[in-house]
Amino acid sequence: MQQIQESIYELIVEASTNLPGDVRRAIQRGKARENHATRAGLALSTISKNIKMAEEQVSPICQDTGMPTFIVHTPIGVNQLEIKKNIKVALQRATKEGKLRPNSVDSLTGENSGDNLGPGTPVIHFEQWENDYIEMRLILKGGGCENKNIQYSLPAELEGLGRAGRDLDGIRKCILHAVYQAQGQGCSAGFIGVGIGGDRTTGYELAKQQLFRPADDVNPNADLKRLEDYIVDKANQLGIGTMGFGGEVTLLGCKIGAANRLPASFFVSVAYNCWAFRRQGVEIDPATGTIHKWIYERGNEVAEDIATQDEAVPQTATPTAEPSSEQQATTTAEQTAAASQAREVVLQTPITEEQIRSLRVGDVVIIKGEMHTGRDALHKYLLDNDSPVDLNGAVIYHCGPVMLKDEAGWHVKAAGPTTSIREEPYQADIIKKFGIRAVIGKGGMGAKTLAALKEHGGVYLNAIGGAAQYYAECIKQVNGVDFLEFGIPEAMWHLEVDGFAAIVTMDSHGDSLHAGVEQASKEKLASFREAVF
Ligand SMILES: O=C(O)C[C@H](O)C(=O)O
Ligand code: SF4
Repeated sequence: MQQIQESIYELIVEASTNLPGDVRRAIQRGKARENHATRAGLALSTISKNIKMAEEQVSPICQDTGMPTFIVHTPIGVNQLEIKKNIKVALQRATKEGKLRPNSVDSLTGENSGDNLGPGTPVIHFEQWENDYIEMRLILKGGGCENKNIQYSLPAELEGLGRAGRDLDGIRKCILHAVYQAQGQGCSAGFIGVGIGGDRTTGYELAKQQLFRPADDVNPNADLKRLEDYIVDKANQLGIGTMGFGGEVTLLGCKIGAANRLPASFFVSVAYNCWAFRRQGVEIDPATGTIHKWIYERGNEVAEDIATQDEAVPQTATPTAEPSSEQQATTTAEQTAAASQAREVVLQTPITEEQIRSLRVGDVVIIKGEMHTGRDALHKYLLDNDSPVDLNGAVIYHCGPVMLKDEAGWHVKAAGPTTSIREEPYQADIIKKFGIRAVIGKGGMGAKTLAALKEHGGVYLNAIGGAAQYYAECIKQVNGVDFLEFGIPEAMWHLEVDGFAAIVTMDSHGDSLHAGVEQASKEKLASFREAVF
């Protein structure tokens, strides 16, 4: 069984580092529809560049390598226990080699197991079948987009859309609402899998199963096909755009399946997947353990068109200037016209209040110097304790990187931003207590943080979610680490960066791009209130 372990390892590495062809094509089609001069267009270009970098460096596309979920079909007589053992060993190896982030955390103690194994991790579903080969599919779905999954119980009253009944039109409303509520936080532009029916558990399972369908397949059920097409069309009119920056491309794919339900229950379950839609599969010969077929087209087979079409580098590009949230309803033409007014500001840490007060929503900031990572565990800790380093004028990066250590010290293998809104309960107090000037993350933050930025003199900078290779390249050195006991993703890493680009989306004058996009998309959502199906 040694060879099967090697094959599983190959599958894991492929899934984490090489985005499949169908996903790349969907991103490419989105990119073609988006205006290149806008922030969303630039974000899509950075995403494309990141996909290529991950493939070339055989490193994680995104630092959050997700909950490894395997769906395995075996011929009768194949030892499933043996396969399970091999999956676990292959996962440990992939984690040790920096292809996966240690992502399995004890829910009560917060302790990270360090090797991606633990109660409930990984997820493995076995099924027997009549075929004479093993089929193994794997999806690596990260936490940020997992948090945006949503389940509706019909009938329901939905914000902006009114009553959703127990029929196709009610289902339509739920799915549109699901895309709206995700905003940019699940690293849009995303893909959704929808499960109609089942119970609470199997409804979500069905939704996730849909994510295994090829991005360009056609639903055999005519009603569901019509609904899928409708959703993709209308979701893209919501104006949420890539990373919630506003724009034409919000949803790259929608797959819907239906199962029977109980008379009393009517669930619509939606699984939201970010653009970093990492799933792959292999067919394995049970006699030799070798891979005889890859189920999804491998990414390098379509590498040419996606990676080299344009050399997107925010450092040198000119994004759209967007001075206030009210202007969010601007048309694409206006956004393009505004692109010429964009500013690019280089900031060396520590940053002064004066420098921060000069920044406006829409400016691109290029950071040079030291930044400190901090996410959930650190924010909670800092609320009641001192910081091990001086944070006056500092930059906090909401990031849980993939790190590897050798004789020379620590190395960053992947380091994109995490969803900032989780820190909303802490951020305002932490900013004021320690004198932090800039917070980098993704998806934006809420009213409390916005008020603290105004009062204290701070900015929120939005980095491109999932672009973990792109940002890792900006990190020149690891200066040190504190709280390694929180686990690698939650530790406080002190990173020396150069050329780290992010966009001001919340400034010290009370403006928030996120609030503007949310408001505009809510108004658009309400225009889809009338029955269609
Ligand atoms: O945990 C992370 O690094 C990121 C997470 O997937 C997120 O989207 O917030
Ligand atoms: S950071 Fe974004 S791209 Fe990465 S797993 Fe989270 S949602 Fe997906």
